[in-house]
Amino acid sequence: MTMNMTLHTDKYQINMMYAHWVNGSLNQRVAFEVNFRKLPFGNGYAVFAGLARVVDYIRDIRFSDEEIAYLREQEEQYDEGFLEELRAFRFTGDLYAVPEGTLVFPNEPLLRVEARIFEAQLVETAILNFINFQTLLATKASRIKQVAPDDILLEFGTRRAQEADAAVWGARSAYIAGFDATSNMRAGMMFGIPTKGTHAHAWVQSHETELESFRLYAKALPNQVTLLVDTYDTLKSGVVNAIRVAKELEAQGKRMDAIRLDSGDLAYLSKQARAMLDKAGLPYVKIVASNDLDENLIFNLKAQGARIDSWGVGTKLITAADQPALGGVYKLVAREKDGAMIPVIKISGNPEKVSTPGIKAVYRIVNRDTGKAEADYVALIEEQDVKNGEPLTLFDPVHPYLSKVISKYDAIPLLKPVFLRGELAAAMPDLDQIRAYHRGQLELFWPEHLRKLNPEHYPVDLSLTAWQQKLDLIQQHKS
Ligand SMILES: Nc1ncnc2c1ncn2[C@@H]1O[C@H](COP(=O)(O)OP(=O)(O)OP(=O)(O)O)[C@@H](O)[C@H]1O
Ligand SMILES: O=P(O)(O)OC[C@H]1O[C@H](OP(=O)(O)OP(=O)(O)O)[C@H](O)[C@@H]1O
Ligand SMILES: O=C(O)c1cccnc1
Repeated sequence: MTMNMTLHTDKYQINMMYAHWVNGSLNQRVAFEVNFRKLPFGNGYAVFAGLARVVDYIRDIRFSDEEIAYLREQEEQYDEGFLEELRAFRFTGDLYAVPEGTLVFPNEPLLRVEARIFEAQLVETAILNFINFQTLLATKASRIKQVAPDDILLEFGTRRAQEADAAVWGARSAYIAGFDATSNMRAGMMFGIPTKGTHAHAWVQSHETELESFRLYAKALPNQVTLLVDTYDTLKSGVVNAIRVAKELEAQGKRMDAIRLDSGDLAYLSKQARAMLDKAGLPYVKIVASNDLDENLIFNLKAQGARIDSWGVGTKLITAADQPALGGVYKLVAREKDGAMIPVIKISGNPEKVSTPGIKAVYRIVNRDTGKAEADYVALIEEQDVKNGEPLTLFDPVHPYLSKVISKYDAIPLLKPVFLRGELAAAMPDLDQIRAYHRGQLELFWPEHLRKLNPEHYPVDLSLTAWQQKLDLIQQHKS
């Protein structure tokens, strides 16, 4: 099977490309923007991720013989001249995006494609596919990180993930948001994420006794021993045997890493196990827990005084179980007419779904006195006042009567060039730089916006000019 991602798109994109080719409009320049309207999980922010995959995908787009043959066979209406045009297809446009790891909010542009409509249309589906999933996963992981900021977080989800891509890119998203390691070796190899692993129940079950299994495991991997203690009876057998093996390791000058609890009352068992380990003179042996964990359970277990140092999180993280999709959209905001880019709008009966026309920039407005982000400010790219640091009127486009003026601020532009004229504009950051940048992002915000439960709404404001242009276009379409 081919690994070429070029046809990872909806048929309607190819149909529109074809119709543009037939009508001679394929070279019309357009601008599309990506945004989402609603934060997932009731969280106060989302963590942007998926850009690295977008970059690989865009760079590698090629209609090779196989793709062309498939299109020819699938749709007899596609003319040979169109298929020839596709052979020469390369992404030659501009792409701007916020860096991975950025905290992002509803109704602000996260990514913009400015290109020939022939190109900009093709890439919609894959871009949304990558960004929606990875941003969702990074946001879910960030919620888990919030409740256990000082503990070791392990991503264990592959066996329950929605297939292989979700497993590895989900692992990467979790790492961006603060997870420490993944169990998936391919994700480790692809992205350089640290990998960690304990052992399964099968290891214990495949031996005559639990003690024998623990001894043999420790013998094979003496420098990274974490023993799963719940196969038969956690406190009466598993922890007792683990302590014996830890002592045997000590006699060889080695230290056992941890035990893992995977069933039962994790609060109670961890406290009992901690006491037993401490009493045996093994305060350094850590406790790992797993079993259908998520941020609420972890929060609850901590509130119960659980003595757990490390959390293995699988199903609920990798499937974003409480909200399995993010609704990011890709909307046309401007098109070329008579040599100039003009704004376009999409009207909807639902006022929140009316698109904001025009090519926009988004600035994070940081208060100079506090060093904290005050609001995100969406303005047309040509607007100068924000770039010059002039006083800004911040108002909520949904409640325009609520406004304030801010004058001592730094405006950080969030959208950075990724491709310019089809060429990569700058080297992409590596994963550890992204992770560090993400940590810095969290520092920029008041804790009220970051808290997991009922967070304070963070304002995303529209410039007066962009707002007025939107009203004008709505008016124009009404008449
Ligand atoms: N102290 C606790 N407070 C709240 N929830 C807990 C506590 N301890 C464990 N849990 C969670 O409760 C759920 C109970 O899991 P489950 O019904 O599968 O029981 P189990 O002990 O895992 O049994 P099994 O032997 O079948 O694995 C799991 O999601 C687990 O993480
Ligand atoms: O519960 P999750 O958050 O999804 O985390 C992953 C789970 O996968 C493993 O169980 P599994 O029963 O598949 O294998 P095992 O025999 O090794 O326990 C592991 O023991 C965890 O319980
Ligand atoms: O290493 C582990 O303990 C592990 C890995 C994947 C799934 N469950 C557990």
